[in-house]
Parts: sequence; structure tokens; C-alpha cells
Amino acid sequence: MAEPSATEPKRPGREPDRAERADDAVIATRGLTKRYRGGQLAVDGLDLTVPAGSVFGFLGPNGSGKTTTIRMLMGLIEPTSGSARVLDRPMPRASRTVLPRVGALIEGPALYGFLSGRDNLLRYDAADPTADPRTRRERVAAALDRVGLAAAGGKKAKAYSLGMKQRLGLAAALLQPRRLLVLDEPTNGLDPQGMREIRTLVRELASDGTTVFLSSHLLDEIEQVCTHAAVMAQGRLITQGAVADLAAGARGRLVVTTPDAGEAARVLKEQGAADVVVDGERVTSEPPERDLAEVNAALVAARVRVRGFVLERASLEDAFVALTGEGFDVAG
Ligand SMILES: Nc1ncnc2c1ncn2[C@@H]1O[C@H](COP(=O)(O)OP(=O)(O)OP(=O)(O)O)[C@@H](O)[C@H]1O
Repeated sequence: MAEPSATEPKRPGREPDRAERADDAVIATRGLTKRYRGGQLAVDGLDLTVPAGSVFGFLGPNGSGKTTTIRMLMGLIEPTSGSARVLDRPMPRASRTVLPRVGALIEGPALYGFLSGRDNLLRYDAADPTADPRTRRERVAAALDRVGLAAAGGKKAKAYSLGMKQRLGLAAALLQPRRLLVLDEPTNGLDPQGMREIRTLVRELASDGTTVFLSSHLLDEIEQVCTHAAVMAQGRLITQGAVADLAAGARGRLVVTTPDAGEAARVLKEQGAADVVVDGERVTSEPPERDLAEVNAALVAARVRVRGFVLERASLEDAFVALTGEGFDVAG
């Protein structure tokens, strides 16, 4: 990955090759900090690295600094200190060259309700000075098709559901081929069906090689769609990396299923298991340090009828709790 450097020579001809290399970062920040005028420290010394080709989840409770970070990345506000590079160019300085290659959906799409979905996109495309008017209709049709709105393209946008509006916003971001998509809370306010649709779409886009950076306050959403994640709390980065590695850093739970739950709980405690919780026929605990085969043998020796004995994989939530000592409080 290239180090941020104000003196790096401009190499416009070489740049696409460099950034397309899988080991290159598409977004890299160093000490990125934003203090608002009122004194609120919204983002505090952020070092973020988003690998090319990843679906990168930017996770944090409300108010943790996600939107402020995204606004700095997109050159909408100036950082107080630190630096941000997007597609290997400094932001906000290189906004004019970077932003045409980035599709963004920030704070909900701006739509004209009285226009059809198709006409909204035609208007949006017409506002892009780099967009060729001769191929406008085809581009709009392809984008509508991409987000599953081909049939509803003639309907007025005000008649769209929230999920359809989000998809139309995504279609607008997809009118041009993009190297990077930045989506701020793309499923916020959607019902479960709408959420599923957006997640499926994000997966499809990522499978075409587009790097997707999406913010969310939903842990399970990040686990379902993201390959990588960064976790924010109170303006600071708590951790970042591949989702599988983040979760692997935390220990999972031992789950014993048995009709003899009380006896199983007693044996597990005796075997050194901490935080033993009985819920019907399900007994869970932190796994004891010893060999789990011995724990299982001890249960059987105590005549506990074991139906299931599994070590459940740690979730991102377990990792968050392990790192912060707190639950993941979305109301924060
Ligand atoms: N324009 C502003 N002026 C002053 N403070 C602000 C401004 N925008 C955000 N903040 C504050 O900065 C902190 C981070 O807010 P930010 O919106 O970046 O968080 P977030 O993680 O995106 O949360 P949400 O999901 O609620 O938008 C919050 O304490 C917020 O109140």
C-alpha cells in the first residue's frame, strides 16, 4: 500500500494499474481527526485501511463518527488534522478526479417525487458533465435493471417504497462504472425484505470486483455481507481486519443440549466453565481451558444425556464485547 505523501509525483497514466492491484488500499487514512466547531471531537486519530475488492463494513453505534468519516472521505468536509487517501489520491484535494470514480449513497438519495424513477436517473445523468448524452438512455436502463427496478422505472418516485427509493439511489451511483461504492447506512429504515434486497445487491456488486464501503450500526448485517470490517466507538477505531479474523479473536460459547440441564450446568462449573447459563434444554458457557473431550466425558460420566455438544463460533458481537468490555449498544 502506498504511504500518504504530499510530495508524491502525479502519475495519472499509471494510477489505474496501481489501484487495481489486490493488495492496494482503496481507502487509507492516517490520524484522521475531526473536531466540529462546537468542540465535539467526532473522529479521533483514525487509521483506516480498506483493501481493494473488499466489502468493508464500517460499524459503530449511532454517534460514533461514521458519517463524519464518510463526509471527510468524500471531500464534503475538511479534517481538522490527519490525512485521507481515496483511490490512492489525497482528499479533499483530489476530489475532482476521485469523485467521478466513486458511487456514493449518503444520507438517502435526493429524488424528485413527481418524476418517474427513470426520469430521475436521466436528470441525474444529465447533471454529470462527463456522461455521454448519446448513451444516456441505455445507461439508465442498465442501472434500473441492475437494481431490479426495470419494471417500476415508469412509476413516480413518490409512489416508491423506501427500499425502492434506496435502490434507485444505488442505481444513480451505478450509472457509471465505479471502482468504489460508499454507502452510508444503506438499509436504515428498511423492512426485513428491503434489507435483504439491498444486501443481495451489495453482494452482487462486490462479486463484480467493485470495492464496497458501507456503514452500519447493525452487527449481524456486517457479518452477513462484509469480508472486512472496522469497529468505531466514540470517534475512535477499536479494531479492523477480516471479519473472520475479528471474530476468531474472541472465544466462542460452549453449547450443550440436554434434558438434564441442571446437572449439566453443575458438571460444567466443576470443569471450570465460567458464565454458565441454562435456558430450557440449552446450557451455554464460556469454554473451560481444558480439553473439551474431557469435559464431554465428565458430562457422560455424571449420567448427563448429551444430545448436542458444540463450540459455537464467536460472533463479531462477542469480539466487540471482548474488546470494549461493553455490549454493542445501538442506541448509544
Ligand atoms: N455538524 C456537526 N456539528 C457538531 N457536531 C456534530 C456534527 N455532525 C455530527 N456531530 C457530532 O459528532 C459525533 C459523531 O457523529 P456522526 O454523525 O459522525 O456519527 P455516526 O456514527 O454517523 O452516527 P449516526 O449513525 O447517528 O449518524 C456525534 O456526537 C454528533 O453529535
